[in-house]
Amino acid sequence: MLLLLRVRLEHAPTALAPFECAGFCLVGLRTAVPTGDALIALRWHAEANNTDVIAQLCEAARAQLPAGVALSITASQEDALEQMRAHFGPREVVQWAADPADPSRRAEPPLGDALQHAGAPWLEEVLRAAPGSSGAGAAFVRRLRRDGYAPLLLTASQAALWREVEGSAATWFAQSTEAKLEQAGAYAHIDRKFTGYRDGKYREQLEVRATPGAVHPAPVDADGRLRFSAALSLLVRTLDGVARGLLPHVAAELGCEPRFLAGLCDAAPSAPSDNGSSEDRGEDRGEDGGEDGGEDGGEVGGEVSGACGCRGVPLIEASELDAAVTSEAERIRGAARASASFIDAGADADAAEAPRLAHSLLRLCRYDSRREGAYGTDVLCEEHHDVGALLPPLTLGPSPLDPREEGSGAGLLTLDVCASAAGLHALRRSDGLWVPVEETALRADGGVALVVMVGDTLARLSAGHFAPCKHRVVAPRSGERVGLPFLFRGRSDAVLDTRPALAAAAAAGRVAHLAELETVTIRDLPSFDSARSILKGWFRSVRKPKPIESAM
Ligand SMILES: O=C(O)CCC(=O)C(=O)O
Ligand SMILES: [Fe+2]
Repeated sequence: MLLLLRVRLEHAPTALAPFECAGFCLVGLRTAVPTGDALIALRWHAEANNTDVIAQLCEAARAQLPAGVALSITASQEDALEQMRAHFGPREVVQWAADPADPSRRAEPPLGDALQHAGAPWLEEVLRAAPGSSGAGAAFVRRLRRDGYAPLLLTASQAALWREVEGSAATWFAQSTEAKLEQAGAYAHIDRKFTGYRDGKYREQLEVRATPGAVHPAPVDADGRLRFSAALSLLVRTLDGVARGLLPHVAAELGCEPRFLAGLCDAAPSAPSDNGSSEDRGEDRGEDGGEDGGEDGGEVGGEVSGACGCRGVPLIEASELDAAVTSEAERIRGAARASASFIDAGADADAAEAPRLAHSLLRLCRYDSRREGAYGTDVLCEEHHDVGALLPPLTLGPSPLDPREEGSGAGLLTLDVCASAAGLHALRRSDGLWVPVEETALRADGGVALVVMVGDTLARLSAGHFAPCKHRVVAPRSGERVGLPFLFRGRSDAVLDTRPALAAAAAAGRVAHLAELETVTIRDLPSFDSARSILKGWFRSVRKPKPIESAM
């Protein structure tokens, strides 16, 4: 049976909790603009409309809601179906399948639980933990495997850098289109990677990548300063360091050496606190040189480095942020000039040297509540899992391609801090439910959740031990939302030779959850897969010849 609840959006988790505990599945969630109400569609395994149970659950929900908050519920199946048709596009029917008898559904706090990220470990704890031990790192990685995503907590002070970029991005996006294009360049391939600004069908986005010295593009503030660029550079470097700090835990879960995954990545860009140039850090390593990647930076395999005793870069506290941004702005001034002259050169790529860009990227996304989403819904970023932006050699100029349609899967991990306005949904692997993963209210423990999602490359490399996290973004209730997903990727030319890791695991009597790969590169992964499936189909057809009649 189907049931629709209507309640103010901020009270939706509270209203949902008793229903979810009773085994109702969320099938749709829509913000009924402009009233600010949420319309929640629930499905229950009972065919008949069990009015007594529903009345009891309503009572339980109302008892939890603050006084005066209205909760309305459809009276009949006909009423529910009518409302469903009137308010939900096909895309918002998010879940029909979960089996209420499946005991795994009870393992996690249900969606209606206001503390959906309860029990999430602190990021610093995870970065400090020894890979493969039973502590916070292992708990994080188990959850990442079980659900396809896992939250980690930053303190509010550590999250100040994200909030700074979120605020500056909102100001930056508010400029005219011409100004944005002038500052960031039109979305195009540079150094064979996508970067720049574009106003897409449903959202605006600015993609930024680390360069050896700074970040590209490096926008200049309205008053001519580089505060936004400096904050972007700090954030990209911090996120890169965090992702590298998580890799040894993932590697331990896969049953391979802590440095195995780091060896598939770019050399780490210089850390925010680091005055050394990344030119000295093996940036030019070729494919083979990458196998021992991370050797030269602070982001070393399983070893602990950095001021906070964490793997990866230290997290910048709010009190240090101003000074860090100022010194980063100094550091990137020269590089920003080079980047600006490159953008100015426009299509004449030879007129200025293309900056060397990292494979990983920070995608700043602006979602406007007034925009209509896919198929007339409020879905402004359709469901997808994060893949790569790795393309054959291409020329400069605006690309007609959507990044999600690009060639190869190259996403190892995506790191997305909860935005100030909610919108991100992830499909939870353990029960197949779409979960609105963003917590925007202040947590009781003062933490801010950083959601880590599994990307395509990790899923393929691990032969499905980790599943790629499907996610999407719906329109904010009002105003705008700035999302800051960081897509941490391997090098497109990294060879995924898993034989040594598989052999070492076998010799040690361990299981390594790795696909059997030998010469395939990250760039080649999808073609490798499709070639394999073509071959499989061919073998099948050879083994089972069709009867003569049907072949005719
Ligand atoms: O806006 C967000 O937080 C996430 C967007 C996203 O998933 C993407 O651009 O790949
Ligand atoms: Fe994504």
